Amino acid sequence: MREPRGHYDMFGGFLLDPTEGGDAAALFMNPSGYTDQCGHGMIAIVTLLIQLGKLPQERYRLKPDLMQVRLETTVGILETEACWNGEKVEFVKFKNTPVWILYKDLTIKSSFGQITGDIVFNGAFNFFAEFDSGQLQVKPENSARIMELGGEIKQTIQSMGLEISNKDFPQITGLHGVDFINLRKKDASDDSKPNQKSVLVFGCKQIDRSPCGSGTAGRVGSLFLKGKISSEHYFVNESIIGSKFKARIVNTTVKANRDSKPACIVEIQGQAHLLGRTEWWLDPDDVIGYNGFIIHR
Ligand SMILES: O=C(O)[C@H]1NCC[C@@H]1O
Repeated sequence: MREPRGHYDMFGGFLLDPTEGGDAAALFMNPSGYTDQCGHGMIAIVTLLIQLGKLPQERYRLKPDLMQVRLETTVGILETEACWNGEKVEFVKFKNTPVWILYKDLTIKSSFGQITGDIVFNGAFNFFAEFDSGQLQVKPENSARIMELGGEIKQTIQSMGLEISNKDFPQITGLHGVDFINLRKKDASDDSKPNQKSVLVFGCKQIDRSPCGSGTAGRVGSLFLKGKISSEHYFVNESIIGSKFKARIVNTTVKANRDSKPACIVEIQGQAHLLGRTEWWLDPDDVIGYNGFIIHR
C-alpha cells in the first residue's frame, strides 16, 4: 500500500483462489507488511464478490436474501453472511476467530501518564485502553497525537519482553496495534447508539479509518470475558470518522491457545461500498514507482 499507488494509512487485501474449501481466500496487507485478520477487509471483499457477480446465485442458502460466504484467511476459514437485496449488499456479518485475553490490566508508563489496558487476541494481538474523552478525545483533529502515542505505547510494550504468541497460530507473534477507546454513556439495552468511539493505531503507526472489525471483536470479547458486559445486547463501536460496526457475542463456550484460555466468538456486522476499479502498471525503468515507497512518520 505504498506510494505512489497507495498512501501511508491505506489498507489492502489480495483476493486469492481458495485452496481449503472456502469460497475465496484473502491475504491482507498494510504499509508495514502482511497482517493476519482484517474485519473491515472481509466485509469489503464479501461485498465485492457478491456485487460483481463472482459468486453463483445458488449460494442463496439461508433465506432468499441472505448469502453465506466462507473466506479463507491466515486465521482459518471464517463464516460470513451477506444481506443481498438483488442490487446491493446491505450488510455483511462475520464470525471472528476466537477472542481471548493474553494480559489483563497491564499498566505501562507513557508521555501521557500511566495507561492501563489489556492485550487481547482477536486475529492479531492488540492493546486496548480506555481514555477519558476530556483528556484525549478520539477525533480526526487529535490523530497526530494519537498516532504518536500509539507508536510509543507499542514500542514500550514490545520492549517489556512479554511473551506475545498464540499456540493456535504460531506464525502470529508480537503486538499489532494499540486501540484508543472513549466510552459513551448509554443504556445497555439501546442497540442503536454507539457504546464507544475508538481508533486502532496499527502496523508502523497507521490510523484505522474503520471501527476495526477484528478490534471490535477483541474489545467486545474481552469485555465479556472480564464479566463487564452480557451477551444479550448488540455493542456498537464508532470509528474516528463516524462509521459504525455492530457486534454481538455468539459463542461463549470455546477455548483457545491450545485449549488453555477461555475464549468467545464475536460476530461483527458492517457495510462496505464499492468505489471503483483501477489498473496499475509496473515499469521496470521506474526506480521509484516499481517498488513504491513510504515516508515514515
Ligand atoms: O478491520 C480490521 O480488522 C482491520 N482494520 C485495520 C487493522 C485491522 O486489521
